[in-house]
Amino acid sequence: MTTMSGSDGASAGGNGGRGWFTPVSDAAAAERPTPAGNETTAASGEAAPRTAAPAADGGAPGADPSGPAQDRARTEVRTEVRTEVHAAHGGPRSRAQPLPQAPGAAPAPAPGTAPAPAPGPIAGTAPAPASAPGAAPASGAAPVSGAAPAPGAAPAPGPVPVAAAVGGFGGSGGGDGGGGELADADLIRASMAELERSSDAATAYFYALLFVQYPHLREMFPAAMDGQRDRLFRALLTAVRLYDDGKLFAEYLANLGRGHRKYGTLPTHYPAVGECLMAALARYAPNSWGPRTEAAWVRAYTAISQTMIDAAAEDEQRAPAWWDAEIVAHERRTAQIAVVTVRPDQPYPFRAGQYTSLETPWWPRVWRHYSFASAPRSDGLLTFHVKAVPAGWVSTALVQRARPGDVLRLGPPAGSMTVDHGTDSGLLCLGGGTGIAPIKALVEDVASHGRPRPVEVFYGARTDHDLYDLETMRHLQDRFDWLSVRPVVASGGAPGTPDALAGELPDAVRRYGPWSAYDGYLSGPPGMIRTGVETLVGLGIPTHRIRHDSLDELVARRA
Ligand SMILES: NC(=O)C1=CN([C@@H]2O[C@H](COP(=O)(O)OP(=O)(O)OC[C@H]3O[C@@H](n4cnc5c(N)ncnc54)[C@H](O)[C@@H]3O)[C@@H](O)[C@H]2O)C=CC1
Repeated sequence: MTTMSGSDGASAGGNGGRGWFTPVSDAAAAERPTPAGNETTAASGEAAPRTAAPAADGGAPGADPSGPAQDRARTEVRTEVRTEVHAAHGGPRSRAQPLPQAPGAAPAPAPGTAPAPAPGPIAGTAPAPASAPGAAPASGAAPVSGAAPAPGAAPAPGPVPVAAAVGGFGGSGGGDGGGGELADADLIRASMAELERSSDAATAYFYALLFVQYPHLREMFPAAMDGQRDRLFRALLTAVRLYDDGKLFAEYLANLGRGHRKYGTLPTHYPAVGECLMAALARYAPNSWGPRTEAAWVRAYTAISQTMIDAAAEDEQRAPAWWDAEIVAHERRTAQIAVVTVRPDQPYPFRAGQYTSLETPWWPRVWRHYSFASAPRSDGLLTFHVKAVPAGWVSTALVQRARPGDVLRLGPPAGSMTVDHGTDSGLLCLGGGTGIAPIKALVEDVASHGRPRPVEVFYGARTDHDLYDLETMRHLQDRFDWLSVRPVVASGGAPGTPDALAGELPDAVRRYGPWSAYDGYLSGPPGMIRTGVETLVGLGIPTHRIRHDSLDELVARRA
C-alpha cells in the first residue's frame, strides 16, 4: 500500500474503504439529490467566477453529502474539505469576465479548415455502453445515445441509479475475491489494465453516465468530446503509473488540480466524477472488480481528489484561475504557421521552456497546449508559435482567424523543460517544427543569465520552407558566440537554405559531438522526441539529463 492511499484510507473513515463520494454499490445512490438550480452557473466554465468559490455558490452540485445516514464518514470528510477550501477562499479576487464570444457563438470553421465536428449532443460520440463481458446486463439503466446533452439542450432524463447501471457488484463473486493480500496499487493496476482493453467504450460510458447523472456538469466540457475522452484516460493512466511514487504522484495531481481551476471545477464536482469512474471500472473491468478493488479505488480516488482540491485551493491564494490575453500581434510566417503575441490582463509568471493551455473564443472549453516562444519579457508579452494542423480547430482558428484585438484565455504555466542554472553543462537542443518555440525561449534564458555556456541548436523541418523561424535563430546566433544553430531539412533538398543538413533531426545530431557532457533538450513531434531520446542516450547523455515535455502532453496537444 502506498503512503498516500494508506493515509487516505484512514481519513475516509472506517467504512470499508468508502471515501467521501457515494460508493456506486451503495443502494442509496438511487436517492441522489437532484442538482440545485444554481449549479449550472457555478459549474459553467464560461460563467464561473474566475476564482473557484465552492461555498459561495450556496449549492452543493453533484452528489450532495446530505445523503444517506450510513455514509456519515463521507459527509464529515466533505465538510472538512469544504471548510478548508472555503476558509482559504477570500472571495472572488478577480472579475468574472466571460470570454468574448464570436457572433452567434456557434463555432464556425474558419475558411479552408477541415470539417469541424458538429457541436451539440454527443450522442454520436457516446455510444450506448455494451455489456462488459461477464457483466450483468444493465437493463435500461445505462445511458444511451442522446442522453448526454449539449449546453443549452433540454435536461437529460432523471437520474439513473448507478447501482443498477453497473449491473451490481461489490458483493460475492467479485474478481478480487480470493487470494492473498494485494496492495492497493496492485488491485488498481490490475483493474486499469483490464479497463484499458476497452478504453474507448469505458470512457464513453463514463461521460455518458456523468452527464446523465449530473447534467449540469455537461456545460463544463466542450461540445465535441473526442479529445476530452483521451485526456481523461491518459490522466488516469498517468496517475496510476505514478501511484507508487509519492512525490511524483503528488506533483502530478497538484498540477492537475491547479490546471482544473480554469474549467470552473469545484470540490463538489469530484464525488460525481469518482462515482461514475467507479461505475465504468465495475462495468469494464469485471474480472478484477470486487469489494477489495473497489475499496482500493475509493482510497486512491479520495487521495487523488483531495490532492487536487488542496492544490487548487492553495493556488487560489496566489494566482487567478485563468488569464485573459489580448492578441497584440499576429504574424503569418507560412500558410500554416503564425506567430501570435498576446498581452495578459495580469502579470503572468512562468519559466522559459514551459507551456500553457489556451482557449480561443471560437471553440469554448477546448483547450490546447502551446509553449512560450520567449523567455519572460519586461513588457509582459507572451508569444506562441502555432501551426494549423488538419482538423485542428484551435490551431486553425489561431492561424487563420485570429486577429489583434481578439482575446484568448490562458491557463497556468506547466512543464519542467527548464534550464538547470545550477550547472555549466552545455545544452544540446533539438527543435522540430514549431517545437523550436521553447528552444528559442531557452536560448534567451541562457542569454539573460549572463553565464555563457555552449548551446547547440539543431532546428529541423520537413522542408526548408518550413524553417519559419530560422532568421530569428540566426539573429540570436549572430549575437551570442556561445550559440550555434544548424538547420536540418528532412526531405526535398533545401534550395533556400544551402547550409541545411539533410535528414531527420536525430540523425543530424549523430554526425556531430561528442555530446556526453551536454544536457539534452528536445521539443517537437512525439516521434521525434522518442527517437531523439534514444539517440541522445546512445550518444552518452544519461536520461536524467534529458528534458522534454511529457509525451502524453504532446500527443494531447494536437495543436
Ligand atoms: N507550438 C508549440 O509551442 C510546440 C509544439 N510542439 C510540437 O511540435 C510538433 C511540431 O509539428 P510540425 O511543425 O508539424 O513538425 P514536423 O512534423 O514538420 O517535424 C519537425 C521535425 O521533426 C522531425 N521528425 C518528425 N517525426 C520524426 C520521427 N518520427 N523521428 C525523427 N524525427 C522526426 C522531422 O524530421 C523534422 O525535422 C507538434 O507535434 C507540436 O505539438 C512541441 C513543443 C512546442
